[in-house]
Amino acid sequence: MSRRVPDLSVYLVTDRLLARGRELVDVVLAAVRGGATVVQLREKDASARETLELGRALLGRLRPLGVPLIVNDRVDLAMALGADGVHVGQGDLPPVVARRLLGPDALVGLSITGPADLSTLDPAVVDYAGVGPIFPTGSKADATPALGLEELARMRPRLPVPVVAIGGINAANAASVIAAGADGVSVVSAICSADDCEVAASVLVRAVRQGLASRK
Ligand SMILES: Cc1ncc(COP(=O)(O)OP(=O)(O)O)c(N)n1
Ligand SMILES: Cc1nc(C(=O)O)sc1CCOP(=O)(O)O
Ligand SMILES: [Mg+2]
Repeated sequence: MSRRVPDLSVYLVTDRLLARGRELVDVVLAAVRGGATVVQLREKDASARETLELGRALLGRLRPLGVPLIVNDRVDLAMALGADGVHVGQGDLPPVVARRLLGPDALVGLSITGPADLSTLDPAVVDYAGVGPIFPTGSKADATPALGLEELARMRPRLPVPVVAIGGINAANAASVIAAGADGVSVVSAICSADDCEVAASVLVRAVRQGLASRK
C-alpha cells in the first residue's frame, strides 16, 4: 500500500453557510495558519460546478502548503479536482468503489455512526474513520444520535485505522475526545463560525496536545 495517512489532528470540515459571510478560502487559510492539518470540502448546498470552483480555489492554496484536501461524498469531483481523497458515509458510494475509482494513492475516509457500522470498515480499503456524532450537533441536519465519549472509547480498539471524532466538538471538549482514543478532532462550527478562525484552530491544536498528554 503506497499511501500514507496524513496528520489528522485538527480536521476542518467546511460549511460556508456557517462562516458568517466570510469567504470560504479566507476561513480555510486562517484555520491552516492556526494549525488545521486537513480540510474537507463539504458544501451541501453547492452545485457540482460550484463545488468544483471552490475545490480548485482551495486546492491552489492548500497544495503548496502540504495540507490535504478531501472532498465530501463526491468521488467524481475528487477525481476531477485531483484532490487528495474523498470522505464517504454509510449511505454514500461504498468505500471499495471510491477506492477503485480514485486509485491506491487517494485517501478514503468512512463515517462510523455506531458499533453496527464497524464491520463495514475494511482497513485494506479505508484509510481513516470519522466517528460521530460524539456530541449533539447543529451542523448536520440528518445526524444520528450522539454516541458520547464512553461509546467512542469502547469502539476505538475495534477500529483498525486512525480515527477522527466529529460532532459537537469544540475547545472545551476536544481534549476529552482525544483522551477517549481519537487521533484527531473534526469540526465545522468551532472553526467556521468562530470570531477568529486562526485562533480557534490554534486552540484546538493545544487541546489535542493536552488530550494526548493525558493518555501517557
Ligand atoms: C470526518 C468526517 N466524519 C464524518 C462525516 C459524515 O459523513 P456522512 O455520514 O456521509 O455525512 P455528510 O457529511 O455527507 O452529511 C464527515 N463528513 N466527515
Ligand atoms: C459533518 C458531520 N458529520 C457528523 C457525523 O456524526 O458523522 S457530525 C457533522 C457536523 C459536525 O459539525 P460541528 O463540528 O459544528 O458539530
Ligand atoms: Mg456523506
